Amino acid sequence: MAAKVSIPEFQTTALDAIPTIASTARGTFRTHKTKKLQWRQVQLRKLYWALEDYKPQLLAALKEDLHKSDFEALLHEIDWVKKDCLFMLDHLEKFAKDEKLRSPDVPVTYSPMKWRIRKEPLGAVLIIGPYNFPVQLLLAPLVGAIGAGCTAVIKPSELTPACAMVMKEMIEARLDSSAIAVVNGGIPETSALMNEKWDKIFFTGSAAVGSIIAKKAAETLTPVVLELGGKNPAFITKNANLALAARRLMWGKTTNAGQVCMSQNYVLIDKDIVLTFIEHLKQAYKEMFPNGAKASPDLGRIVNQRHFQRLKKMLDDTKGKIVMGGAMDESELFIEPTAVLVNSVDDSMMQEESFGPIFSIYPVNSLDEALNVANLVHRTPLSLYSFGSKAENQRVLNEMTSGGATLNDSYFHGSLNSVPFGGVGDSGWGAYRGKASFDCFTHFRTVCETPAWAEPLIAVRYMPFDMSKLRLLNRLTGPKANFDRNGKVVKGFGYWASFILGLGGKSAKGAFLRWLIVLAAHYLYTNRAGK
Ligand SMILES: NC(=O)C1=CN([C@@H]2O[C@H](COP(=O)(O)OP(=O)(O)OC[C@H]3O[C@@H](n4cnc5c(N)ncnc54)[C@H](O)[C@@H]3O)[C@@H](O)[C@H]2O)C=CC1
Ligand SMILES: CC1=C(/C=C/C(C)=C/C=C/C(C)=C/C=C/C=C(C)/C=C/C=C(C)/C=C/C=C(\C)C(=O)O)C(C)(C)CCC1
Repeated sequence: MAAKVSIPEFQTTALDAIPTIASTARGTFRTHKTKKLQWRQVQLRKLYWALEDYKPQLLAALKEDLHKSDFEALLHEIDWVKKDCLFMLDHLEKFAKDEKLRSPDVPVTYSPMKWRIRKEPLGAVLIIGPYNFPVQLLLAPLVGAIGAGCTAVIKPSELTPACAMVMKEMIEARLDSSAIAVVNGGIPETSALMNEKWDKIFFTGSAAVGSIIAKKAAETLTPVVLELGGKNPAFITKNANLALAARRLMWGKTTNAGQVCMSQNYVLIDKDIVLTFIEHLKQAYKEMFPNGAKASPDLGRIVNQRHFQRLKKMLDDTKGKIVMGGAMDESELFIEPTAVLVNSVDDSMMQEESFGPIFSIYPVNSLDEALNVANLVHRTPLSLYSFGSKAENQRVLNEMTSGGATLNDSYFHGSLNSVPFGGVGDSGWGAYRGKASFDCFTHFRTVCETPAWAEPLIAVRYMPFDMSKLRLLNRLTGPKANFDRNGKVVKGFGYWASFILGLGGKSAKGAFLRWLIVLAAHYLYTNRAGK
């Protein structure tokens, strides 16, 4: 139960304050203090405890903005980001350490030059968040930015004003305000932020706004990460466990009232099993909402009137048949989990991203047809789901791409904070979470150091050139092709020599172990023979 707390009224950041906020972030980065591992660790620890201490305010804000249950607010938002902080803290030293480059990346002849990759923070970064997981999707990238040693300005969604205000208060009270700032507002404030120079922009939101951000960023060649939406398909074949598929897909469309960018937009199902699947869906509905969805304390609400109307229009425009749910109450922004049986790819329920508790069911004659339809609707969705035999699931993975995928479930691949998450093509650029969050805000700078004593060895590069020295250099450092002009691998002397010396394998470690076994066997045999 959320405790009674007071949440400040939403206030946008003054437009004329934004250039100063941005230049403070840039200036602080130039002091180099955020590069220190200790600064990063302290900020992450402070963020962890801030989330714990502001839990009552955050729970109340999530309830106010999205009617989010405490269960979801903890699992998907507050505890999620706390876990992110712990993960980053646990691995930070390892992530931030220089990576030594050795053979096979660096030929042995180049090894005296101490090749390494230095992990450098990109600089001052801008993070723009969406409304659906207002805490997680704004602060999880921030964990990556802090871990990498960047300064950051974060811009929560104005559609979740209570969360935006609580996060602003929390971050200003607890984190280093010379390095991390919160700007509140909508389009004017985001545009003002976009007029500033950043070292990276991390955007989560719709493809339409993502495209505006990418265009603006391109003017200053600023790199961007885009975490966008998609029209995600679920495939169900005759070999699926239909009861399980129905239950799990209901999970995908009921969490956060379906306002999950990964949740399925439509289900492509073998026509012979459609009616049975619908019965299982209804059964799953009954189990999840024994008193009806509206009475459930667990089901969230649509964020605002505009999104409510958008979803209503999708349902009003469909030529399909509602086979589960369909009820709405505008005064409460309530939409019942709803499934619509459709028969055309052009149907509104197939063409628009639902991003709500509604989805369509499209019967197909075969998996071939399902794959054709899915590739037609959206070739590069954020996620896809496949419920079929092992071979069918493999085929779906093989013949259709997506940002991430789960076999036999809805978005379980997105429920772990330690593995990379991101879209592909027009569902997103770049990835984060786990180590990817650190990498996302890091420049991997290759460094080498050429010692003075090596000068006679590397002087070959200076003019006047000598072709005989180039040939010698190539013999010493150049790799040799092990294939002919038809692309066929040629097993020459080198291959057979290493095969024999390696006792049938290629890796030095494996060869060492095999030699050890042979020598041990030989030793035991000769000792026994000598007895
Ligand atoms: N891939 C992912 O991780 C996620 C993607 N999404 C996608 O986000 C969308 C829903 O989130 P929304 O908050 O409605 O997205 P949105 O794109 O409307 O807004 C996202 C952010 O952009 C800002 N913004 C809006 N219009 C702008 C403009 N013209 N110029 C500059 N900034 C602007 C907003 O203030 C907000 O902070 C869905 O399409 C969903 O699929 C949502 C969550 C996660
Ligand atoms: C503990 C033991 C076992 C294993 C138990 C297991 C595996 C429990 C699993 C629990 C489940 C089902 C957890 C579900 C978690 C779901 C989460 C965290 C969902 C997160 C969703 C997010 C973050 C959504 C993000 C949305 C975004 C980005 C968007 O808008 O798209 C055994 C194995 C049973 C053995 C005994 C011990």
